[in-house]
Amino acid sequence: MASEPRPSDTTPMISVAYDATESPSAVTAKEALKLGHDVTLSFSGDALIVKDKAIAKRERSKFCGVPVGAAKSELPIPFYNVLWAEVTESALLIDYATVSKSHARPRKLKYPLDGVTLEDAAAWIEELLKRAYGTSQRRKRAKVLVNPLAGPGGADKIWEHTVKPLFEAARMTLDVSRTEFHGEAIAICEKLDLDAYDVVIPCSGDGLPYEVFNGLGKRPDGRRALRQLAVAHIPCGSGNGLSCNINGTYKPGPAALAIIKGVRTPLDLMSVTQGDQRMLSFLSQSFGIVAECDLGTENLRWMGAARFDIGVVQRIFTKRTWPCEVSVKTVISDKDEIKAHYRKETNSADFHIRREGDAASSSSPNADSVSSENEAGEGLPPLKYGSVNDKLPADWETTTLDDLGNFYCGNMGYMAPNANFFAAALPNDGLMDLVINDGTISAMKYVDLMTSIESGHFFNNPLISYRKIVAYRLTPKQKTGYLSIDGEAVPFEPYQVEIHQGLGTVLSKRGRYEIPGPMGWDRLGSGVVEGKSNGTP
Ligand SMILES: Nc1ncnc2c1ncn2[C@@H]1O[C@H](COP(=O)(O)OP(=O)(O)OP(=O)(O)O)[C@@H](O)[C@H]1O
Repeated sequence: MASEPRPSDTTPMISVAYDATESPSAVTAKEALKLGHDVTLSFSGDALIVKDKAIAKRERSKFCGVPVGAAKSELPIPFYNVLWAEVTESALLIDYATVSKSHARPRKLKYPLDGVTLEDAAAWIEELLKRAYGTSQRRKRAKVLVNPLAGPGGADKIWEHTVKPLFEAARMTLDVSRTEFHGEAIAICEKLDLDAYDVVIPCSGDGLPYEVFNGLGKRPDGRRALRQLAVAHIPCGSGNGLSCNINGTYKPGPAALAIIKGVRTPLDLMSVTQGDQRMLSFLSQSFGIVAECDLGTENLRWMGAARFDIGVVQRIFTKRTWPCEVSVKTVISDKDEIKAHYRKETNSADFHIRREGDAASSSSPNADSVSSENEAGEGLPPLKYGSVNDKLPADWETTTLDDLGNFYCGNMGYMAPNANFFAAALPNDGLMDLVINDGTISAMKYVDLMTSIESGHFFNNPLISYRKIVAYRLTPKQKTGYLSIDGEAVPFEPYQVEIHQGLGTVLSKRGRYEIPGPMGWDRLGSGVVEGKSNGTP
């Protein structure tokens, strides 16, 4: 009787052979390997099927450590979870991840290559890797930046125990720096050898990605740097907006897998001018209740993401308002038209596979600001509307808002887990999403409004105005307060923002944001659709 194959590093007795009825090349074409009597590796749908009782038993579902359900004879491994495959020491080695909503852990299969030629094994591996990676680059070369002080702490451990093992299993090249002071990531990215890396990966909150974009943008070849080097994100902070949007998760393990399989995606970036400074913003700018809750709750940092919710409730009941003057260049102000824009962009044939260089294919009204190949190699694009120190363009609409509660401009949907403030945000439509609400609404209605963010009804709530814009200027009327750019505090002074379509590049899970869109966007007539999931990552 044949011995039962056991796929461990220490099992030398496994023989690998093709089905006797097939020639090796025919089997290769059918993408199936029969290994000894009891093991077959084949492709089916979107998974690698490992027919091997020992492995299926090892990976059986467990509840409190006790196996549940009937024992299975095969293990399906989604191609998305396959990290690498190679022949090493005359054995076929497959690295994959076991994945749940909150975890991803590396695993290995190893079968001796007895009876299979190296050529046949290589062809089969190539087919597996093609299915596992699709258009995503294999073996990405990464500059990793770990902020040991991010969020509630723990970035070092997350990197060492959760992320690094997955990246190593995917055979990525890793160059790791631990940031030691505020602003260090800017300096690192200013000097980075662009040709030595494919991606910069901050293990942090949203503060380090902000520094990465700004470091790349400060270079004399800023445009090329922002185009060539993708930015990814391992969530280690308390907000982790970037990871929620591009990885679809705020959990480090699944985020690492999203990066391994991530595709280059052009990202709109915003120029913010204030005083004589110009900086890049990738996420949002806020003034009013959100800025106060983000920056005025540093004392509650130990609470993680909950500090934001506590801050909101505290401020709603004090009925504070933040008077200011705003001047805006609006492109779309009607919510139904915004849904139609979202629908058009989302349904465009290439939406799911939009890649680097494709931003210009967008039908955006602001498409003329796309950075072109000719411009690559130069510094940041010129400011189309001047800076905060220039005269306001004549076609901007200026309003005084004495009772403002919240002025929030975003480039991505999620600002934090469960906080999809900008439901209609798109990665490269060349437009910013602007949300404004009054601060004098009743506390009950305010609580209702803020809780509607999580339920997905925020966009449709008549208490907020939601616009697609290309530029604005905000001038606070009070002397002190908080202004937040991507969650970082900036001086409480007038500032001006404009968007640059597709100036940056990120690695995203599917070439799009992992957000559900404004409720009802996928229905003709664009009415409110009750009970639809908000798709919280
Ligand atoms: N070793 C360090 N000591 C002090 N500051 C640091 C260090 N490393 C990075 N920083 C700074 O920490 C700031 C915040 O970074 P990051 O976004 O990673 O965490 P966070 O702000 O705590 O995240 P969140 O706001 O989501 O909780 C950045 O401005 C960065 O410059």
